[in-house]
Amino acid sequence: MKKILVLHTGGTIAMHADATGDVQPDEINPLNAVQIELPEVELQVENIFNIPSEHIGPIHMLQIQQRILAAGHDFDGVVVTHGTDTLEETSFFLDSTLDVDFPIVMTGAMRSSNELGADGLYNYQSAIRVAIDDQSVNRGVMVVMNDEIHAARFVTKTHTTNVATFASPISGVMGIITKRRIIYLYELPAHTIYPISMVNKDIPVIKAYAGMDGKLLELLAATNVDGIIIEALGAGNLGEDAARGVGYLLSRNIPVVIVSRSFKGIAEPVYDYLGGGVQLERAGAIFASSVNGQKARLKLLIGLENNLSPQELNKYLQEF
Ligand SMILES: NC(=O)C[C@H](N)C(=O)O
Repeated sequence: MKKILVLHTGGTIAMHADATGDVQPDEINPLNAVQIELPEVELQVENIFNIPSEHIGPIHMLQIQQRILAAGHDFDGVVVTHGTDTLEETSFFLDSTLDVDFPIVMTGAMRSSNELGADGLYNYQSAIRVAIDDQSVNRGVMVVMNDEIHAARFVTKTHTTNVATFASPISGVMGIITKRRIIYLYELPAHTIYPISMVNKDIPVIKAYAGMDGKLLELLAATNVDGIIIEALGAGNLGEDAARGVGYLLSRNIPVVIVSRSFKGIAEPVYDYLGGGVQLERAGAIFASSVNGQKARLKLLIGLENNLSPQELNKYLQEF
């Protein structure tokens, strides 16, 4: 018999649609009213929050992380239910800050509990199946939705409403769930995990665009931000004016992290002209290899909260 800690945090999986079809939170999580038909598992269920995931921020992520840490090895695994809009961020935060071997599996739903074709209960059961599977140890935090297992490190929400919304554009799906089996397709590369006990840093994410004005970046410098993530163009390039804005931020010792606004691929310095990645890096910008903007923001936050030196930050953000 395996013991699983379930932490419900809210999201569509815990909501219902009213007579007009509008979706809203329920007082009582509908998942608590159902019996999961898995004989070999004992669940300890806690409703840690009941909020939409747009209301989740790093402070909530830290609370979830601390609850899991406090649980220690009292459990064989943890399942976290969560809204899908920021699920990738909470899963990434937990994956980057929890050094544990037991499985931590996150799931959610795209359709609320009483909608036709509701996927919440099914995903919940799949997440528990993954959490109790012996093959799931030492795999970091996983996201289970729609019969697929994704690594928190690579997963992202790709569709506004489709139940097949989660995908891992760089790595592909890490595992699949069939009626009878859990099948893993690859092992993850090792990565650095930093502990965290504070989440006070202010790090906005800015998306680059054709004709971007560097003034926006200069204005941000005046607001005492702790760092800035730029979703740059292509492999990590900016227009001339935006590049001057980056220079201004760096001259004020504000870390600038470059990711790509492209959906697939890795940001790395390729072009040597004003605004090109080579010159941005030479000026001191950091290239984050495998993460999108929202995850780079959490990675920089974790690095800064751990007082990493500029060299250490660079190494950490470039780690795959
Ligand atoms: N499907 C969902 O869970 C979306 C919802 N707005 C949330 O993230 O809380």
